[in-house]
Amino acid sequence: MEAKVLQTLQYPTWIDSEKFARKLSGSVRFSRRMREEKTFQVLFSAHMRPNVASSRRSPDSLKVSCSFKNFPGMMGSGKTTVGKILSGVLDYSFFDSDTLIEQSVDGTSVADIFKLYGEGFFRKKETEVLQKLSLMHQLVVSTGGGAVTQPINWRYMQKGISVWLDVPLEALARRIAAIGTDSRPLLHQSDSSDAYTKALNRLSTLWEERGESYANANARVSLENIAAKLGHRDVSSLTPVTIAIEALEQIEGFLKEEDGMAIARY
Ligand SMILES: Nc1ncnc2c1ncn2[C@@H]1O[C@H](COP(=O)(O)OP(=O)(O)OP(=O)(O)O)[C@@H](O)[C@H]1O
Ligand SMILES: O=C(O)C1=C[C@@H](O)[C@@H](O)[C@H](O)C1
Repeated sequence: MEAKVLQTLQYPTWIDSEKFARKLSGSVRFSRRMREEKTFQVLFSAHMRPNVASSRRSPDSLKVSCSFKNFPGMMGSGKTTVGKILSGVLDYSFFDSDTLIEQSVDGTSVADIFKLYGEGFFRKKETEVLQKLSLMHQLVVSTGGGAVTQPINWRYMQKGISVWLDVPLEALARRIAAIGTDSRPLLHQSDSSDAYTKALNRLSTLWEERGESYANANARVSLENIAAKLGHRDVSSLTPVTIAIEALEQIEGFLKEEDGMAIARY
């Protein structure tokens, strides 16, 4: 399994794959129920519905090696980065809902869709894309940062397991200041402050509007909690692999809780 995990992982160049390999030794077991009923939706978003017909897996469980014992996202929180790692580990497909929206509008970029047709049009396309994804199997989806704001999207996201990648706004602002806001129209702002302050102000406003919506997710991966558990002073030293491992653990915790509740109902 470990060899397979490593083979299938597409690491960004800055991920230390050897370190990840060393950490892989325990196991996270996903139940039959999850395999059969759950699409794995994530706000960073894992949208995974294991394919029951798959001949590559044992019929009873999907095992993911993962031994890290210690341990819905905003723009720049790492949904794509972490989601790709998870899809590699699970051997699922990965989709980015923003990319699918761009494809559905003849390759028009998100920024241009906002400019040409407005946010309402973009949100309609986003819902259509999530609806289609919710019918698919074995996939991890990185949803757009604002997908959580539309109640109808939850109907589709709840077909699977949603995982909120919770990153402090200051860390998001640092990342966004480094990479720019060209592709993030809701962060465009024309005041004279520096890139970090601009990003932080805008993110804070968005957070006030939608922070509560992320809490609808089934599981939460908090970078602050991981850093505290690992004794790191701040979240910037956490690698995407560490975060992906925590995501698997949180997903496992959610599934165990669900199974416990199902048993209690009998
Ligand atoms: N754990 C991390 N530590 C430092 N930088 C990270 C981490 N995870 C992702 N990044 C960087 O942050 C930026 C945003 O990451 P990514 O595109 O994965 O986020 P996203 O949530 O999908 O963003 P968006 O919703 O805006 O498309 C990228 O430059 C990525 O390399
Ligand atoms: O937070 C948001 O509302 C957005 C996030 C991006 O992923 C894109 O979906 C778009 O830029 C809007």
